[in-house]
Amino acid sequence: MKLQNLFAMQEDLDRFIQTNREVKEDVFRKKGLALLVELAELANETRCFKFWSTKGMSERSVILEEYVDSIHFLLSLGIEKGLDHLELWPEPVAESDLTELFLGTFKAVQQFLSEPSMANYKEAWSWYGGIALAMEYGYDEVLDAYIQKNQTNYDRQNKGY
Ligand SMILES: O=c1ccn([C@H]2C[C@H](O)[C@@H](COP(=O)(O)OP(=O)(O)OP(=O)(O)O)O2)c(=O)[nH]1
Repeated sequence: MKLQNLFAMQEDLDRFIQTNREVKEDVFRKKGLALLVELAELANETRCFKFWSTKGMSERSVILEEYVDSIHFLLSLGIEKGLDHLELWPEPVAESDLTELFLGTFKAVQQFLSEPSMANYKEAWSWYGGIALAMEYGYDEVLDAYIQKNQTNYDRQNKGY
């Protein structure tokens, strides 16, 4: 999937939020923590690791919204480090077990945060692609959900969230 439109939308949203909230500091590390928190929320909604429980996954739409919250922060972190020329979503990792996917994604995000290179950035995207594949989310579905949440984020700012 082409990422250029997503980067452009994210850049506009980030600029709007930072102007609106009068952000002056470097928020790379805060966005990094935000991504890890979103990833944990996503894992929690899938309940993939809850071997002690019989309750199933949350609704597909709920999980997809958590997923695109992560995509917002992943894009945003790339923009912060001037890596927004990444054109295509890198190949997803070949792993189908959600628990392994989440553990691998946490590690890849942490590696990117300690060394924000393009190679590490691509690796994080590949792990996120693996999660989408395992969840059977198509790129169009991810794109639509991203656009919808992007608009919600503007609405929230405008409402003084
Ligand atoms: O610089 C920023 C800051 C935030 N966001 C977006 C990403 C995500 O889509 C949303 C934050 O996540 P969420 O909607 O879960 O916000 P929250 O404050 O954690 O929500 P809640 O209080 O409902 O848990 O804001 C950006 O895109 N850029």
